[in-house]
Amino acid sequence: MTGGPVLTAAQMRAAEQAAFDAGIDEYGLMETAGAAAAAIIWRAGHKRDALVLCGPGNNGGDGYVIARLLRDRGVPVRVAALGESCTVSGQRARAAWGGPVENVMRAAPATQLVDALFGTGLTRGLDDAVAARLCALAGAAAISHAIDLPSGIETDSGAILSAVPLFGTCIALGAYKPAHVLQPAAGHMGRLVLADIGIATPATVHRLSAPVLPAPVAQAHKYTRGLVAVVAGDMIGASCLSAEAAARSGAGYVRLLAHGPVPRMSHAIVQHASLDFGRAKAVLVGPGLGRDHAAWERLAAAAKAGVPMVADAGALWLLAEKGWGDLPSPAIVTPHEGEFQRLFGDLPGSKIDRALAAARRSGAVVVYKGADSVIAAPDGRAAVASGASPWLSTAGTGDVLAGLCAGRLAVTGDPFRAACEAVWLHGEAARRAGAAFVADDLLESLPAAIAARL
Ligand SMILES: NC(=O)C1=CN([C@@H]2O[C@H](COP(=O)(O)OP(=O)(O)OC[C@H]3O[C@@H](n4cnc5c(N)ncnc54)[C@H](O)[C@@H]3O)[C@@H](O)[C@H]2O)[C@@H](O)CC1
Ligand SMILES: Nc1ncnc2c1ncn2[C@@H]1O[C@H](COP(=O)(O)OP(=O)(O)O)[C@@H](O)[C@H]1O
Ligand SMILES: [K+]
Repeated sequence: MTGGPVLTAAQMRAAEQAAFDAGIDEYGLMETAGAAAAAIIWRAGHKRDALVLCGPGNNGGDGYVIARLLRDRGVPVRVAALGESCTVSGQRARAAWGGPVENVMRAAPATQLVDALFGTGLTRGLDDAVAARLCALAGAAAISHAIDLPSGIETDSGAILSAVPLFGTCIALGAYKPAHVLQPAAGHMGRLVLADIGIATPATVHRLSAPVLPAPVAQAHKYTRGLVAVVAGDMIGASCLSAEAAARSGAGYVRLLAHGPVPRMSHAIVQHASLDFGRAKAVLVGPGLGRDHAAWERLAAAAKAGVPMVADAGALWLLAEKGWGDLPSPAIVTPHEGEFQRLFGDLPGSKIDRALAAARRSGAVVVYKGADSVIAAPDGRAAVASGASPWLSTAGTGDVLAGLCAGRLAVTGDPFRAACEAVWLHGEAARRAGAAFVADDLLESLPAAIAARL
């Protein structure tokens, strides 16, 4: 279930170097990258006039190649540069363009704008005047393309170092970079396209892709499909949302462990007053749990049951308060930003780095939620879900996600796979639910979201 690879700037340079060491010609790679990008730009804009902004490095080199190839297809192209080219390949690409080169600060706008100022080599923000000019030219264009990355974005963190416009399309070269999938950078790219440049890009971090889900086998029964125990607390609504999501996740049986009878819940969910974990393949603890001593006792009892666990919400608060103790293995924890900070403190690096460090430290699969959710495993694998509906930012959607994690964990037994499937199904249910939904509405979309991936 891996989407495209996500490589840091250093990992991308290493992949390029390995290709060069294997005999790939350096300038040839720039020609390949430029050709791949030019083909994408051509499909979007055809012969509409274009302005290509070229920087001093290899990103600018790609720009000169793109300009030449668009010109060859009959596009009226102008090039504007930010100084001289300072790499050998960039100089060669500029010479091959051979046409006039205007000054970025004075170039007139065009219908299509191509930003090849800076890519993975950016070390600081653009000068204010240059950044403002880039924004003005992009704003004046009907179609805008960023080559590899919008200029002004930090590759590895996704931070915005100087004013960056919203690009219609960003063409990632060879592999995605963290900035393509992490906020705030990812919000500056309307569409993200991965261009194959013909080199190997080994990666342990990927973009989250749509899962392939197995249907139940012919001889399946409710226990073989997985029993989920949901430990309820005082805020029963949250526990119900989780239980309802687990019941629509593909699991065979959901048992809600609540103090008293819960009205208005699916009759398929079996209610137990005692903490009965018998035959459970996964236990969910946290949504609606509370933070008092009774909550701690219920969490401790669930942890002791030796069943694969999903810990969310109240359970995360208690774990941060009282220490990790003996969290069962496997386990999934699903913190949002605030819970992550409380659990793991101020870790260095990008959101991907932080999620991976947290997974290593806790021994659990970490679903670090938000507009860019990162799913990280203790063994170093990570998947990043970008582009989920911002309508998910409504109360209770986290409870639904936690229920999905528990349900998929009961089905698969594999915490990383389960968490990836859950995050994808959650995002897909939100897409299907449309706008202004409440968390309960996601439940209705789940069977169709699953059916689409069988
Ligand atoms: N090695 C290659 O031949 C390939 C490189 N590729 C392209 O090359 C890019 C990386 O190229 P480079 O490493 O040359 O880096 P960039 O072209 O991104 O940046 C060029 C140089 O600009 C300087 N710089 C950084 N920030 C600046 C700022 N704010 N203002 C002024 N100058 C600044 C730095 O010295 C940096 O090395 C990738 O993003 C990709 O577009 C691709 O064409 C694939 C092949
Ligand atoms: N702006 C956003 N864009 C996409 N997804 C979001 C956004 N904000 C929150 N989400 C998702 O919505 C869910 C919210 O979970 P959480 O913060 O635990 O809420 P709650 O506790 O109210 O259920 C998470 O899955 C998170 O990734
Ligand atoms: K760029």
